[in-house]
Amino acid sequence: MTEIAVTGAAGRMGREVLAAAADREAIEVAFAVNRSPVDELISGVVIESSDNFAELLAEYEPDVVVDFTGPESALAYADACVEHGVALVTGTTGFDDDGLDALRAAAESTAVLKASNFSRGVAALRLAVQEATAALPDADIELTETHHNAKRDAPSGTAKTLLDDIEGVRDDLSERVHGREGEAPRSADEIGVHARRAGDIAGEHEVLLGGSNETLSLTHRAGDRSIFADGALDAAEWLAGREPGWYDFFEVIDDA
Ligand SMILES: NC(=O)C1=CN([C@@H]2O[C@H](COP(=O)(O)OP(=O)(O)OC[C@H]3O[C@@H](n4cnc5c(N)ncnc54)[C@H](OP(=O)(O)O)[C@@H]3O)[C@@H](O)[C@H]2O)C=CC1
Ligand SMILES: O=C(O)C1=N[C@H](C(=O)O)C[C@H](O)C1
Repeated sequence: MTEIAVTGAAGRMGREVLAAAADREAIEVAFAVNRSPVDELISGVVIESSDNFAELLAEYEPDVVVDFTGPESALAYADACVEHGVALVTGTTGFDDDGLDALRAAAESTAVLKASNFSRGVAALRLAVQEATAALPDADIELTETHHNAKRDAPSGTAKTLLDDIEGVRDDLSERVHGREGEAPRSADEIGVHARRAGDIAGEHEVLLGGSNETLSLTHRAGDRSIFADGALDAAEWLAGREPGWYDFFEVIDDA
C-alpha cells in the first residue's frame, strides 16, 4: 500500500488525482490540502488547509506527495518533503531555470519525479518525435499546443519538453520563435512554437515536420485528465521507498 498526500486538491488535476486514488486498492490518501478553503469532501476526502502542510506531513508521514499546483507552491512543498524525508511526484509546469535548479537540489535529499506530462501517449509521442527528427534532418519543425482557457503557463510544459527533445537531436536548431508576424520568411535554424487557448481542451500537442514535397505531423490529444492522474499515481507507487534522486516517468513506464 502506498500512502500519498495530495496538494492542489481542489484544482482540476487535484480532483482527478483524488478520484483516481479512490479507485485504486494499492493507494491510500493520507491527507489532501488546498490553498483556498474547501467545504466539500472531494472523492470522500476532507480537504485541509495548505497552511498546515508541514504539520500534516509530520503527523501522517505519507510515502509520496503528489503535486499539481504552481511553480512557487511546488517548490515550497518540495522543501517540506526534503525536511520530512517524503518523496515527491510533481506534474506542475511553468518552472523557470532557478525553479528547476531548486527542484533538482531537493532531489539530492529526497526522491523527486517530475514530468511535464504523465500520459503514456505523450511518452510515446516523445519517442516518435525524436525518431522523426533524426530521420528528417532537413525538415522545418513547428510545434503547436492547445489547452483550456484557464491554463496559466505558455508554452505548455510538454511543449518545452518536446522542444528539448528536438534540440537534443538537431543541434542546428538554435532559435525558438514564439508565434510569428511581419514580413520575413522563417530561417532554417528556428523552431516555430504556437500556443492556443480555447474552451475546456484537456491538452493537444502537434509536431509538424515539413520537407520538400512531404510533411509529417505527429499529434497527441488528451481525451480527459484521467490519463494524467493515472500516470501520476503509477509514478507515486513506483517512487515510494526509492533513494533520494531525480527520476523520470520513462523509468516508471519501462518497469511496468
Ligand atoms: N504533468 C501533467 O501530466 C499535467 C500537469 N498539469 C499542470 O499541473 C498544474 C495544475 O494544473 P490544474 O490542476 O489545471 O490547475 P488549477 O488552477 O485547476 O489548480 C491549481 C491548484 O494549485 C493550487 N495553487 C496554485 N497556486 C498555489 C500557491 N501559490 N500555493 C498553494 N496552492 C496553490 C490551487 O489552489 P486554489 O484552489 O487555492 O487556487 C489549486 O488547488 C499546472 O502547472 C499544469 O500545467 C496539468 C495537467 C497534467
Ligand atoms: O495545464 C494543463 O492542463 C496541462 N499541462 C501540462 C503541460 O503544461 O504540458 C500537461 C497537459 O498538457 C495538460
